Amino acid sequence: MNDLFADFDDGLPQREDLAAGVVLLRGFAREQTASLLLAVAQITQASPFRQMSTPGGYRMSVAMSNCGALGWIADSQGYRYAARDPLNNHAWPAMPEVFLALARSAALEAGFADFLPDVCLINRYAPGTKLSMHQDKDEADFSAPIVSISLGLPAIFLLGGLQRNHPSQRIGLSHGDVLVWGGPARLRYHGVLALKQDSHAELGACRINLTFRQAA
Ligand SMILES: O=C(O)CCC(=O)C(=O)O
Ligand SMILES: [Fe+2]
Repeated sequence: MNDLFADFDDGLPQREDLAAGVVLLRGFAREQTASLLLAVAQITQASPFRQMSTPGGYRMSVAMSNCGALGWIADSQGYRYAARDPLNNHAWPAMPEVFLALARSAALEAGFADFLPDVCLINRYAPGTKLSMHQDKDEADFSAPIVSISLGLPAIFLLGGLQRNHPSQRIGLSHGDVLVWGGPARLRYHGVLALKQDSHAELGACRINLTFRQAA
């Protein structure tokens, strides 16, 4: 049967196939948002949010932390994955079971079996903060998808093409939505428009995004 007629929730189909290899699972994380946010608070006690600097010396407006065996970092040396948090030289906090289980089930629901993420990048956006168009290409191979969970304030996600100058599609992402892209879409450019000034009931003037990847 057509997916449009399956899994209705609040009148919206839960699964939307947006493009080849791109699936939006609306509200997929809705039941777990409180557990996810509690885990984020614990992780960021050990490895606090920080604004990293790009190799070009520009300070990113998005504040970041990580959990898992590896963490994504940016500094004057470039962009890469590291096993230790450069702020304290400790291993990144372990990936909580609730993160892993949700990321794996979202990937499976989107058609990607056997997803085993070794990193979760945690991004924090304030109103006015944006993420410029980029590709996720610091991973060792691109066969695994990317699973991205949105929490807090809504945002407009820009889904571009495989080349920077291709036009992009706008996708509204809200609290509890999960976006998965992989396969032919794995290297599509993407970004996030500047957040509107607003306040979310659970998170206040803030959006948190969890990006799961298989990096090693
Ligand atoms: O915040 C988002 O929705 C996207 C995050 C992202 O693209 C990244 O962390 O590489
Ligand atoms: Fe990205």
